[in-house]
Amino acid sequence: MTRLLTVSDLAAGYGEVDIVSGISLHVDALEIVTIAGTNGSGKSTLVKALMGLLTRVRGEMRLGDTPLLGVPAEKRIGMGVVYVPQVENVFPTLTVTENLQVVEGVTDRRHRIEAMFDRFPALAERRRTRAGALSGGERQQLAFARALMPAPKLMILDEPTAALSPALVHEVLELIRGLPALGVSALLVEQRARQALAISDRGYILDTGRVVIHDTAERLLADERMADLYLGTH
Ligand SMILES: Nc1ncnc2c1ncn2[C@@H]1O[C@H](COP(=O)(O)OP(=O)(O)OP(=O)(O)O)[C@@H](O)[C@H]1O
Repeated sequence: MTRLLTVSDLAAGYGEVDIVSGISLHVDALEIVTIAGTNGSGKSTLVKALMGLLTRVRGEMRLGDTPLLGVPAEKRIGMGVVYVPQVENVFPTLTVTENLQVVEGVTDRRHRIEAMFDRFPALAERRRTRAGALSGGERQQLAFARALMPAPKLMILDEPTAALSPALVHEVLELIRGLPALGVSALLVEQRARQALAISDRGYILDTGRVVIHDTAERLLADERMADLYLGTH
């Protein structure tokens, strides 16, 4: 198994305060990993730290053998780490094709756009449609296609199913489940922990800024006491 992302003893926060600390985790090539936890446990803070969006970060973070700490967010994309924001992940006034054309850090753009249309045939059919006029499912596909344009190794998703209808939640989880087949690993932070773990290989549970449990997704879902404590009802 090839180790892709390695995080060791990471602490991160805002101003003078650490929100998460002592965080050690990893993502292997072609793995799907979920970070779950109660409200306010520090999930979003951890994602921001991983994407280079916080100034208060200490510890170790590597992509393969390359240190990530101190590398600006936009440079991490070029290194193969992309981030899918929860909302505002497409430009509604641009067409589908234009949304793919404006992604930065892409080499061989025409070939990549055709690869995205091969992967998402519904988008190919609507390539001249403005993103704002797409169905919810098509818009999510476009957000994924945009994230896949730079041919990333790792996709980080911050609560990808928040604010979606139940039908769309299923569609988005299926898109994530399909990432390893495209050569991409996924690290997702999720409130819907049970559903996210159901498509994951492994999971980490955060509580008040620390990893309290990590295990295979299968064992986390099977542990009733832990599931009652941390996985909620979704
Ligand atoms: N910009 C900020 N400045 C200062 N403190 C912040 C900031 N953003 C979040 N926090 C604090 O960090 C703590 C953890 O928040 P965070 O959003 O990381 O948790 P979370 O697990 O993602 O929560 P949720 O599931 O509700 O989104 C909270 O106490 C919050 O008040």
